[in-house]
Amino acid sequence: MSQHDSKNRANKGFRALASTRVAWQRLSPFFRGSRGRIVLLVFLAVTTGLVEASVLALIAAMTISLSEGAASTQMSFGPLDLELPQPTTFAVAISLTVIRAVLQIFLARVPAYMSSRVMADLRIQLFDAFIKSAWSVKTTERDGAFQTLMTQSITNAAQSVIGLGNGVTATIMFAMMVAAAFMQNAVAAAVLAVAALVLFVALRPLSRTLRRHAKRLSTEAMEFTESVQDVVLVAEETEVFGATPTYVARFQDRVAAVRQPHARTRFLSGALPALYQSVALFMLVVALIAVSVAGSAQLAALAAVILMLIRALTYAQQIQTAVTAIDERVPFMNQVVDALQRYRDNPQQDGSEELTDVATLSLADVSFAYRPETKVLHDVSFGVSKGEAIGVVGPSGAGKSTIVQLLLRLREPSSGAVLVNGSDVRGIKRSSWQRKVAYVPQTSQLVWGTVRDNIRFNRDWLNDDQVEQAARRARIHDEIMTWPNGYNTEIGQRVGAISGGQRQRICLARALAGDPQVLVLDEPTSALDVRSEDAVSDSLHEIKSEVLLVLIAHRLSTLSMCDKIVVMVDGRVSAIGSHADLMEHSDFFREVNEITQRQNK
Ligand SMILES: Nc1ncnc2c1ncn2[C@@H]1O[C@H](COP(=O)(O)OP(=O)(O)OP(=O)(O)O)[C@@H](O)[C@H]1O
Repeated sequence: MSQHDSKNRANKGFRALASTRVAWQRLSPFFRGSRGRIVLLVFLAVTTGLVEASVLALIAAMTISLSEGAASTQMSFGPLDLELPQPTTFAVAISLTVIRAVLQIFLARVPAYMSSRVMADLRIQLFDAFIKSAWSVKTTERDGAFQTLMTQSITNAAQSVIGLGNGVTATIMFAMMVAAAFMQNAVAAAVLAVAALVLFVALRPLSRTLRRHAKRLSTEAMEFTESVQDVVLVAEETEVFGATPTYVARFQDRVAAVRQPHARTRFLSGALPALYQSVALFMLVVALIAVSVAGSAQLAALAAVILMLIRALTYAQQIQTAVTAIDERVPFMNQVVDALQRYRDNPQQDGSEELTDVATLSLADVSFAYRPETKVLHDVSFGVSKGEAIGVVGPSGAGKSTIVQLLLRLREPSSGAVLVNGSDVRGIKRSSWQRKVAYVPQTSQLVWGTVRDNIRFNRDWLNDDQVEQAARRARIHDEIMTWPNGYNTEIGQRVGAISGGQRQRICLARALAGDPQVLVLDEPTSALDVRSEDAVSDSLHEIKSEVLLVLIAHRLSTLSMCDKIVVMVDGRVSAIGSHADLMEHSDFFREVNEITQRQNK
């Protein structure tokens, strides 16, 4: 062998080792904490195999002795030669079958528990990884994709664990049966073992085809779930504009796209084990021919060997079924692993300092780009102190919401920094910052649950008094008390009983409930009638001295309480000052003011 050859072989070996490691790294999320169960499974399978082989040998020997009218059963099992009286033989056979039944129950139980643990574990891992991933990753996740991962993909992945458990059991049982048959008749067992292996390899291309169709199915199923999600999301618009033929046709295309890979996957996963079974019977006949060619065999041994080989073939078929079940689900497992990797590769950045009080908050020469080539903020600088309110105005697309995302630490500046008490906010512990900051978005999201749940929003440390106090400050308490169950009234995203204005005030109460020191409001009064707007403005005036307020506004009325206003144009600070200053220096501000005056006339 040349040096080059041996080097090549070493490389190949190394690559195989590396790829096994990669494969295991991909699979390990599915089996974390299941090692003990896998060992138990192997132990149970070996024991069951031994018991089953003994029962089969016993049945064969009993059949022969009964047909000969003998008072005892003679049997040889490898080096072991036994002669037992008939009643003892029956008792032993019955005991062994009972033991086998009990072992089989445990054998079925272990993969089921392993799979349910994997399912729960994966769901927790995926949820945790998603929650801890950067905002930029969360926002790029398509609607419905996370739901599909959590339900369909993880269920399939967990099913594949059952497939794996069954595969391991069947492989061990197959090996035990062949080994037992080997002791009885080496020729027949050898022929069968080799033939089963050859057949298994011969069917691999079909298995690979199955995996290809399964991959397409997993992708199409994901797209389908997303489009189903859309049907509900845009139900109102569809009702109003009418379901156009294009919309209906597109949905039908999605349904059709799932149908074909679904049919092919189901067909192949049914056909493969069935095909295996038919060819296996053929192989059994071949094994017997081999026995007859090899010479005479003892009758009892031959009967036992036939029974063992039939059982071995059943296990071989179960291996094929398990491999098919895993092949079919590999694409779903990959979806889960890819998502886990995507979330974990992009974690939220965190600082280490605790924050006690927020005295000042500022942006210092902040630039930001969503995509490397297009900056949307250019050297933005402004600041605000405790007890002050600052307004941010500007035309659509000027960068106001981007500023909010930077203040909330959802995104990080490309250059410059957001400073808290003069220090970079990135140095502060995220949880510490979150306790100090509250936010009311432009479109308020309610969650399924009671009014109280919506205001508390999973912050268990807030008691009922704090929830109620916040509702009072958001000027929604009196209305809540008129609802059928007060704070226990069930509300959710689609409950019609809640008006847009009420929803906005519930979200304001949610923001106020944690006693924030920084309050960021994105057009907080957009859905309110003039009376509610007045009431909320009064409330904000009340708390202004205790907090640091940042108000994003399209309407100048919202800005009446602001000490200074930043005018943003094209991602730059175009002017900054009081209302009076801006009337003098900012064209945009004057223009908006004139329009507002005209509208109010
Ligand atoms: N996720 C994103 N990916 C890429 N570009 C974005 C993203 N979000 C916003 N932009 C772009 O950044 C710029 C600033 O958007 P931003 O939402 O901050 O403006 P805005 O002043 O809040 O607008 P509006 O008043 O209409 O809400 C816009 O050109 C917008 O197209």
